[in-house]
Amino acid sequence: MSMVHTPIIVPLDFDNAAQALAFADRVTPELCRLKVGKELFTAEGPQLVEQLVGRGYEVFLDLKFHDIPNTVAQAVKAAARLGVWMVNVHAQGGRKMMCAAREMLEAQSHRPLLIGVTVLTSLDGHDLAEVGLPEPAIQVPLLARLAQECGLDGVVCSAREASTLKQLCGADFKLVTPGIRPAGSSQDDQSRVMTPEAALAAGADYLVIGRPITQSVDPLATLTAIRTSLAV
Ligand SMILES: O=c1ccn([C@@H]2O[C@H](COP(=O)(O)O)[C@@H](O)[C@H]2O)c(=O)[nH]1
Repeated sequence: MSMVHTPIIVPLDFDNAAQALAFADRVTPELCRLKVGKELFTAEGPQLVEQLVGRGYEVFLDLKFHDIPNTVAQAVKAAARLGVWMVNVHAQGGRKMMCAAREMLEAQSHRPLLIGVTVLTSLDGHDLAEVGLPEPAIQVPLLARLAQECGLDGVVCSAREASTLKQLCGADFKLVTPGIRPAGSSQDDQSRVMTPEAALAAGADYLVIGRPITQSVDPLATLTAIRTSLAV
């Protein structure tokens, strides 16, 4: 496995392996980590994940498992066997589910980072109220603390919550932040957004930056410009 220090994770939100591998061929494991989410995994399955790992990439398998404890534990075990660097579960799955996932990973020879999703970055306070949940300022810290108590390595949150969570959970608890938008780029379907520079300054450990890079005319140039702006 490569020794990667970049904080940038690029989601391969494509519907086929050819496009995903073409992107992986244009960048390198030193420039970014790669994320495989529901669209690509459903289309192409575990083989593609293994191919990306085989090319030296640290892969975040972003399937956000949310099910009963046994099912999630078995799912993270299967993810670990693919050699991924990071895997995630929904923190709303609760204490028993998160602890089962963590215990299962402890028994594996390869142990990916285990991350809990707090509140999706597409949701705002109004969206949460509609499903009977408190605003992000309440719900995100609550779920982050629960994830930490269960022994998870960190959480997915918005960079807007990063400084609060660093104070609450400490420097070692990893903050993975989607909803990153360079100044001037479209917000798309994201609600709780921040620029890459502000996100790092707020304490985010990893910046998930998708469409601003993958949909740009020159993805490599855009990725390079973002890295330069961050001095990473
Ligand atoms: O709260 C979350 C959790 C995961 N995501 C994922 O991150 C990327 C963001 O892509 P952009 O194109 O930069 O919006 C995408 O794969 C989501 O599934 C998230 O956005 N928010």
